[in-house]
Formats: sequence, C-alpha cells, structure tokens
Amino acid sequence: MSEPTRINVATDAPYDVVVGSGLSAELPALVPESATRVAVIHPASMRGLGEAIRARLGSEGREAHAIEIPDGEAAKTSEVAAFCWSVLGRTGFTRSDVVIGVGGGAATDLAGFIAATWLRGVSHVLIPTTVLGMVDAAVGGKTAIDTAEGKNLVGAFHEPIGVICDLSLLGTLPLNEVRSGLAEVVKCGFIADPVILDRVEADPNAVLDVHSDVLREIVERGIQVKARVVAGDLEETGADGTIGREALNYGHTLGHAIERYEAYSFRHGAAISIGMVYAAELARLAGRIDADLVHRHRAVLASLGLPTGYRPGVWDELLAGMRLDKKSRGAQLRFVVLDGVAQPVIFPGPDEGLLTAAYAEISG
Ligand SMILES: NC(=O)c1ccc[n+]([C@@H]2O[C@H](COP(=O)([O-])OP(=O)(O)OC[C@H]3O[C@@H](n4cnc5c(N)ncnc54)[C@H](O)[C@@H]3O)[C@@H](O)[C@H]2O)c1
Ligand SMILES: O=C(O)C(=O)C[C@@H](O)[C@H](O)[C@H](O)COP(=O)(O)O
Ligand SMILES: [Zn+2]
Repeated sequence: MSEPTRINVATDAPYDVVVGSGLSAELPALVPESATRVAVIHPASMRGLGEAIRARLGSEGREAHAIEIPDGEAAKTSEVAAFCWSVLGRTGFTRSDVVIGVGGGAATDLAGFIAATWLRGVSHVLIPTTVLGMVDAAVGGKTAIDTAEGKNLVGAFHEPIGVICDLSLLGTLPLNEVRSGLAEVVKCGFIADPVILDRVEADPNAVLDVHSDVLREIVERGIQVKARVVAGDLEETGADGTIGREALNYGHTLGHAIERYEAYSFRHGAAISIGMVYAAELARLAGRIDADLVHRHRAVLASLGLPTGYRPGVWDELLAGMRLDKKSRGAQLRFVVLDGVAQPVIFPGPDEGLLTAAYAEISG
C-alpha cells in the first residue's frame, strides 16, 4: 500500500488533508486529548462507517455519539440542523468537544455548519466519502445549508482541524456520483491546473475508475488547487485585488440556479458541468476565448458522462435564481469566466442580451 499524501492548507489555522487508502488509523490522533465527547454526524447510507468510527473513538475512552442525518442534499436544511443542535444540547457537548463529519459533500457541509454554530464554534474533523467531498467540499471551510430561495444561502466560514480522504471508501460510490465529483476536478483543471485536463483527455475511463492511480493523481491535484486558493483568500474577499477564492465558483452561477430550479434533486457536479459550458459560451460571445476552448469544455465533460446542456424554456426562472448568487453585488450579476486555460477572471454585469444568447448556445 502506498504512503498517504499530506496536503497542507496553509491558512491562519493550518491543517492537513490526508489522501490515501486504508486511513482509519489517522483519526484518533486528530481528535485533541481535551475532547471528552465526539459527535459523529453521518448520512443514513453511511451508518456502518459512522458506527465503526463512533465505536472506535468510544473504545479509546471518549463519550462518542452518532447523529444520523438524511442522505444527500436533504441533510442541508434548518430542520436537520436543529435536530443536530438538539442532540448536542442533550449530550452536554462543550467547547472542547469535537464534531466528526462523515459522508458526501452534503453531510460535510452540514456537519461543518453545526460545528461553526454550536456554542459559536467547536472543532471538527471531516471524513469525506465521495470524490466531490474529497476534492472540494471538505476542504476550505465553507459550510452551509440551503433554503427554498437558493443554494448555500445560510452558512459560515469555519475550517476543519483535519481532513481524511480514504480512497478505499469510494469503492461503493455509484458511477454517477463519481462523475459528479469529477466535474469539480475538471473545474480545477480549467481554472488552475491544465494537467488535470490532459489526464482526462488521455484516458477518461481510467479517470472514472476509483481504484486507478490516475484518479488518485487528479484528486490530489484538485485538492492542491483548492488548498492554494483558499490559503490565499479564505473568506472570498478578493482583498489583494486578484480573483481569489471566487475562481472556485467557476460554473456555479448557473449551476446553483439549476439545482434550485430542480428543487435540489440534480447532482451538484452535473449542474456545475452545465454551468461551466455556459460560462465558456459567455466568454466566447464576449470575445474572451475562442471556440476551441469552448469545445474543449464540452469534450472533456462529455467524455466523463457529464451533461453539457440544459432545457429550453426556463431561462427566466434560472436568471431569477442567479440573482441570489453570492457573487452578485446589488443588481449586478458577476460571473467567473476564463480569459484562457488557468486564467479565471470576474466578468461583472454582462449585458442581459449576452446572457440570454449564451443560454441559447447550451439549450438548443
Ligand atoms: N463546502 C464546499 O466548499 C463545497 C464544495 C463543493 C460542493 N459542496 C456541496 O457538496 C454537496 C454535494 O456533495 P456530493 O456530491 O458528495 O453529494 P452528496 O453528499 O449528496 O452524496 C451523494 C450520495 O452518495 C451517498 N454516499 C456518500 N458516500 C458514499 C459512498 N462512499 N458509497 C456510497 N454512497 C455514498 C450519499 O449518502 C448521498 O446519497 C452539495 O450540497 C454541494 O453544494 C460544498
Ligand atoms: O470553495 C469554494 O469557494 C467554492 O466555490 C467551491 C464550490 O465548488 C462549492 O460548490 C461551494 O460550496 C460554492 O460556494 P457558494 O459560496 O457559491 O455557496
Ligand atoms: Zn461546487
């Protein structure tokens, strides 16, 4: 078995993202001695893993509780958050205790949100179990729940104290979920690391195999992109005048609007895949990139079985959804677009005609 890779996220409170196979021994050392209690928050489908983690920490002398939440996006609600807060209250969870978030991005977003809000902030460790969770959601401290009005509209920046990406957990992940996670990896390729695109183009089927070396390589590359970006602009202020963390939102303006339109039943990565093709068409129509780069978006994403277009006739609803995007300022929509591969920039206030024309390109 190869050695784990440790990728440091060098923020003010730095932590490691450990990537490898068979990493169950990593967790106990990450939970500080001072934690009397741990709460393992896991989705219903990961009950076996959640219980194994709870039992292990329990056998090492912690008062260990499991909190089961619904699978997928249904976990990211105020009702589920209130249920978790209630369990923490009843178990007497204090500021020295630790939340462990186990599961896909929805579970780790919710667990991080609980850790951020309980007693105004307790420590948490994340154990992502999807490609998307490993490469994106568990890294960087964005925590959130959804509301009927939009995606991730309530949340906080709250960083984990450690992240364990055990690739052996991906063995049970359905192929569609692998595809969805790879959309975020491809995003990292377009905004920062073109080697990721080269790897997908060379052999998309190998990339879709969760046991392959190339999957591990591009997961690590994606995490490195994310770690670098969040270390430079944790709270997405863009204070140094660069695009900063907003670059990681490539494809998300339309993507989140699609998820909202679909009442959060659409895979996040699939929505972001469509959103990236839309952003590429927008950039082409604005004269920023050429048709070849738009074609590269479609080809790379389609080779992984990801969607590259969406339905006609729903533009008004999507536009209304996009207005609540966190990058908006007042009435102005702001998009992440490319000026070339690995050259993400903000395109503020595109003309509405241009926005509509770009949508026509993906909904024909
Ligand atoms: N915080 C961030 O920076 C960030 C980044 C990207 C995405 N996200 C969020 O992440 C969420 C999407 O995450 P996701 O794609 O991981 O989906 P998900 O969390 O909805 O998980 C998908 C499904 O797979 C199941 N599952 C998880 N691990 C499994 C495994 N190993 N084997 C079998 N089934 C498993 C889950 O229970 C769920 O039913 C969205 O809410 C998105 O907004 C957050
Ligand atoms: O970490 C970030 O920053 C991202 O934008 C990563 C995205 O992939 C992720 O989906 C994030 O949750 C979106 O953030 P939001 O601020 O648009 O809710
Ligand atoms: Zn995302």
